[in-house]
Amino acid sequence: MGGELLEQVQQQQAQSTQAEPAPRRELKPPAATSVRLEEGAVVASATPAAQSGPAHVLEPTRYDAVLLSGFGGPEGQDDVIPFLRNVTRGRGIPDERLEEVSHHYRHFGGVSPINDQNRALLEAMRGAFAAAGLDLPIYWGNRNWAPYLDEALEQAAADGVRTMLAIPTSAYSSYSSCRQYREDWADALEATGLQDTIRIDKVRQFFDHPGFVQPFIEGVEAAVAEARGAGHADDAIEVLFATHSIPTADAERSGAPDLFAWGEGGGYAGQHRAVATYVMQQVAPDIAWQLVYQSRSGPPTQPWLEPDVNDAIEGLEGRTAVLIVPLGFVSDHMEVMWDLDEEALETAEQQGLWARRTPTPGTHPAYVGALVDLVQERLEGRPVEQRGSVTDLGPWFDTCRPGCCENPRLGFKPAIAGVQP
Ligand SMILES: CC1=C(CCC(=O)O)c2cc3nc(cc4[nH]c(cc5[nH]c(cc1n2)c(C)c5CCC(=O)O)c(CCC(=O)O)c4C)C(CCC(=O)O)=C3C
Ligand SMILES: [Fe+2]
Repeated sequence: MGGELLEQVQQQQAQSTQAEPAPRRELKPPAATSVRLEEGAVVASATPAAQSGPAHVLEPTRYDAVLLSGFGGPEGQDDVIPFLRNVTRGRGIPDERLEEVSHHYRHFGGVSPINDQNRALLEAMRGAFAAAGLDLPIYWGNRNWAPYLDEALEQAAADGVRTMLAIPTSAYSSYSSCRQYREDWADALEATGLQDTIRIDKVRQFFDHPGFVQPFIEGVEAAVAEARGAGHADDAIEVLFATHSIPTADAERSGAPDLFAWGEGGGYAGQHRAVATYVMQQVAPDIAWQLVYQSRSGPPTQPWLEPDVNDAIEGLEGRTAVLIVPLGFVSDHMEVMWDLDEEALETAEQQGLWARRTPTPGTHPAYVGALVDLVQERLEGRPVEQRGSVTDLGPWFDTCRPGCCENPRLGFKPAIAGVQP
């Protein structure tokens, strides 16, 4: 890592660990200009995660290693179909959808950029760990493609690792973005026979960690400035925060629905709305925004979260500029590269709209610093009120509650890193 980057990481690190905790902002309903936002769009948190004590680990914990856990993606034409079979095992995704998605990969030589992005993240994390004096090895294992979780766990065990703190490359609560990682860790421990050898805990879902949110704030700031510079008045600009659609049934069960009054789309949508609200308050409180969804799959009869980003763009009225913010994603993987950069920007062009897609966190020093901070808070057993969290919803649980984000559609599967029922 170059000295300059290292210095940035160190600075970020110093900020995220020594600075005053980020001031907690009150979540206010978006300004009246925020059109087409559903009723109750800003969630009222009945019981902030911060108040539910047992879900946070408040004693220092020793870990032998960190496990960075990605989605995985194909790295050549021959990988595409086996990868898609891995992803969709037992999910009832129609063949036409798989065919369609395979073309997205084929278009880029059968290579998803996601593995290289995780290699870069790993490298940045190692530099940031060293800079922070954290002497912990980081293992990398994916859910759906090599390097697989099994290999990472076998290597870790061979190296003498007995306790790991896992970081999923996924910030929000839902079956696909949290529980499924926990199930796959349990599965990999079982498959490798390491269930009594290695213990895996996970960091909290980090949607509202200031270091995760910072790159989005900067991206929206820059895009708003550019739009204004291109002559678009604030009331002619609309910001679309885009995230992966999921089945509405999964959404309703996400994010501790017994503790929070989430409204439509459950905790998954509620967490996104809270972060989007915060970003807009920081950057441009008067510019209209909405939460939109992308990359839907599943049978057409199954309801998924809507509106689709393309429908939302086509439905814009009285706007001349649209900014698309990939709020649900940590890097520019296929969902961003295809569904946003190819399709959504094309839709915008067809509508005659000036459009920009803002960056994902990637290896932004603030995001890398957030991952370091998430590890440090667990090593320290840091008090909840001192943890980084820009919304009233967090800091989210260290230990998922019984039944958290379970998916009855797919049947019960054991998961680790949760409170056992
Ligand atoms: C919430 C969420 C995230 C964000 C959280 C996270 O990052 O984990 C995410 C990320 C990703 N999804 C990805 C790829 C795919 N997701 C699929 C299918 C699905 N995703 C779902 C949800 C999510 N997905 C769901 C509910 C399905 C239906 C089937 C199922 O319940 O599993 C399919 C099958 C075909 C299709 O249906 O499109 C593919 C190929 C890639 C890799 C991209 C690359 O290669 O660069 C990444 C990062
Ligand atoms: Fe996906």
